[in-house]
Amino acid sequence: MTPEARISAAIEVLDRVLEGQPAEQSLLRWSRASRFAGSGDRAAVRDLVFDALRRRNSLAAAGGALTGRGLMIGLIRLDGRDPAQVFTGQGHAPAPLTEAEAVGADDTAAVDLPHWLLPLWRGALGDDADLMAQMMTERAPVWLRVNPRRGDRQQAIASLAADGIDAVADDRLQTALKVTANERRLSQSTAYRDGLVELQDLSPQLACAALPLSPGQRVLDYCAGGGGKALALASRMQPLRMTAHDADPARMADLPARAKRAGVKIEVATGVTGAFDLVVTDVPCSGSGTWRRTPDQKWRLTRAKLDEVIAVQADILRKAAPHVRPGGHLAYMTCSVFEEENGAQIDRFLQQSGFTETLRQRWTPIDASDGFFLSLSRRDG
Ligand SMILES: C[S@@+](CC[C@H](N)C(=O)[O-])C[C@H]1O[C@@H](n2cnc3c(N)ncnc32)[C@H](O)[C@@H]1O
Repeated sequence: MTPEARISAAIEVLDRVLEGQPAEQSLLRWSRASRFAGSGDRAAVRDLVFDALRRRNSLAAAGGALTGRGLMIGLIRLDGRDPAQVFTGQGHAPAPLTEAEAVGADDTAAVDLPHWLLPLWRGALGDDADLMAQMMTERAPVWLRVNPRRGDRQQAIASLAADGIDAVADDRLQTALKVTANERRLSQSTAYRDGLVELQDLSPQLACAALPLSPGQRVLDYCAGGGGKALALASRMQPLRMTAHDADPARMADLPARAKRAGVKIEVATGVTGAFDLVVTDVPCSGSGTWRRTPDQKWRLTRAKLDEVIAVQADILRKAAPHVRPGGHLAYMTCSVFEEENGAQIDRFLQQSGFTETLRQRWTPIDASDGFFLSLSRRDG
């Protein structure tokens, strides 16, 4: 596909997203109907769509309309190029610009967040709100977690390099590597296939590294999902009696294979009984800290959905807390930056429970990578 044809495809996908279809679904529909598109084309169209969704408001302002065409015109214009050179109507290029599109608008005040969210965003981030909103319009870096069960980070860097993937160590954490080139080759790489590295953002890695662990302890990952946190903890400390649980057990379907690849033991449980030294609740949330990776989520969130997820978080805390043994710890995690899901949620829990908070930390792209929150508390007795 020519670069112009890729723009036409992105316009088609974006129009469906703007009608309410989730971005992944819309991309899948396009790629199924476009057998001629190779993997490079699909990756390029995906990048265009996600870039546009990260900066939806400012691109629509620069392109003169909140439509697929408007977003692509805005993207090209804000890149310093002339959209008339791309919108030629030749071959598979999009139709030439209308008079209004050719003039465009320039609204440098547009913020790439839904209007209703601005007070929440500003309340949560204070002086960092504008910088964070800007950072959330950029692509997120890819981070890897080195699995000490399979090797150290020098071995991981060398193995990745042999597969043409560049990664650099990070001072903040022994296990963290930032990928600097050829991230798309990761899933085929030897280091990944042999369990030497796992995909995990720096911020949740820092949160997992902050949890208290001793050999032989019983740990429950109450909202295990695909097992990112369970795997990080089991890889950090062996032996560990790690149990994974999720309200939707189907979400843990890949966990046994991932644990095998990582060389760790994780028991997948459908129900939870007994008491644990550490209970981790990596709860469902707005995902506001990860909107660089899932930009359509920020436009799909509503006040009602946020209230719903906040109620689920409170319910999970209430159900998970009794599984902490006296003197044991409860870790509450979200990938959100909003106070209502983080500090305010945990404050309400602490008021009604026999737990004392020992650590509270939030990471953002300013000091780490994705927005992520951790509260750790100890059961008093
Ligand atoms: C943020 S995701 C977990 C991600 C996972 N820990 C990881 O690192 O890959 C939240 C998970 O909570 C689960 N969940 C939702 N409601 C729950 C409940 N009431 N009890 C337990 N798990 C729940 C969801 O099915 C989802 O898999």
